[in-house]
Amino acid sequence: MSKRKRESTSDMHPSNPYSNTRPDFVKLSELYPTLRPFVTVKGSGASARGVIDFHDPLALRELTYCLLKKDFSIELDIPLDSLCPAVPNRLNYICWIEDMMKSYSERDITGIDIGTGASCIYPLLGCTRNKNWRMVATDIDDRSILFASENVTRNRLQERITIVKNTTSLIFAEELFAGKEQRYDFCMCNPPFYEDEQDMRDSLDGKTDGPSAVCQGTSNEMMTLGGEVLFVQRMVDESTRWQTRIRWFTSMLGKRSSVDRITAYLKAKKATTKQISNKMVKLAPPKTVLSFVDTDFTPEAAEERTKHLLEGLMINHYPKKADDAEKGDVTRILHARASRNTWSRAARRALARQAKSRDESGTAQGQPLPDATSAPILEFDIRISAYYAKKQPDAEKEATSDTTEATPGTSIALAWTMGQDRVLFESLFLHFRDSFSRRQ
Ligand SMILES: C[S@@+](CC[C@H](N)C(=O)[O-])C[C@H]1O[C@@H](n2cnc3c(N)ncnc32)[C@H](O)[C@@H]1O
Repeated sequence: MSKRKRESTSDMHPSNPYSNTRPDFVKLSELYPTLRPFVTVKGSGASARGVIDFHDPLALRELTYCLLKKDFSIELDIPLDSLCPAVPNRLNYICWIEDMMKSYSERDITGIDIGTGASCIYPLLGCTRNKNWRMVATDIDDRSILFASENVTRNRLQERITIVKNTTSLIFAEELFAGKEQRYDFCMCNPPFYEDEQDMRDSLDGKTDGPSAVCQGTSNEMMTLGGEVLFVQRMVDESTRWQTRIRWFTSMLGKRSSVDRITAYLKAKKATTKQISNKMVKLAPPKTVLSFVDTDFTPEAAEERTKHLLEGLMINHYPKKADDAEKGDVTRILHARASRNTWSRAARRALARQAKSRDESGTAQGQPLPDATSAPILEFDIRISAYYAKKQPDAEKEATSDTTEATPGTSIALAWTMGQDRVLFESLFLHFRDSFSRRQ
């Protein structure tokens, strides 16, 4: 769950190109004369900087057009009274989704954008940045559907982006799943924010320094019955039906209070909740890759050790090909499927009891062992790669030498690819990491 807000650059995803640098409006207007009328230079000499009036919808739209053109070669056309997407903010959400998709990057990725708007901003950014992505984008609004379709064609992405008008009262229209085999890796959504005009006025009035940018948008874009909370709750309710068809359900949220309400709702529904700690991470999806380094193992020995541990936990595993981005770094990848929790203390005690009674009676007792055909509760990749850890120089050497020694070792990363329960994945990781070095 990510939280939509006026983001300061420090709230941004580290790979968002706008995270450290704000666009230079003067330079941008030199490149694109259409922006010039909206840029005023304030100050002089070294402190001179270009400013734009964010309350002017024409200026905002032109800025969006220019940033998309310069940084992504995307050409956009949207009506002046429609929601104008702030590029750094929309890119942030795409960066988080890209993180979540890293585990599957060796194959084609398919996502859904619920409520794509006239701009179709998420599919355009997602598919431009990721050549292996395809997206299906929905909306309920005729004009948005028309503009979104034209924006897709304008950018020659019609082979990879499909626009679907949602004519149902559902959020996930059945049409999205018409093909029996149709599966999606993720869905994303920037829901209409407000319950009604009063809610919108209250929200804008509540900002002590006034809204930072003009809040342009048609009533469809800005308002929905029950506001963003009910919209996302409906997504949660409908998600149970499509849980085998969509791997990751995600949504943006505008108000801090909405994040708390949705988290409580998910907890009540016993869905996976994403508890995230510090300021920046608070806005991020959970980390899906956990790793450690072992300096005693070569990658080959680490692979053997991994297989041995997985077999001890009765977790099925298969070799997997590294994708282009990983080749060169990752030596080997195993894909693992756990059909039940065999690593908790209680489970290990039960297994030990079973093994003992098997030894004593010569027959198996208790719970049957999981087989490869049981539905998995957890799937993950294990990526094993060579790693050169810097050795701590001892104090005496440090004083006399400035050479740092590198110790060869192996990095072992577990990437969560499927499952409902994050705690289960984390507990497996901790058990695996600790057993790895215990040499049992
Ligand atoms: C806040 S706007 C987001 C537009 C765009 N994704 C963006 O981020 O700039 C919400 C969009 O959701 C659409 N919408 C509202 N209810 C919907 C539904 N049930 N299914 C699909 N889209 C819906 C609205 O028409 C609007 O375009």
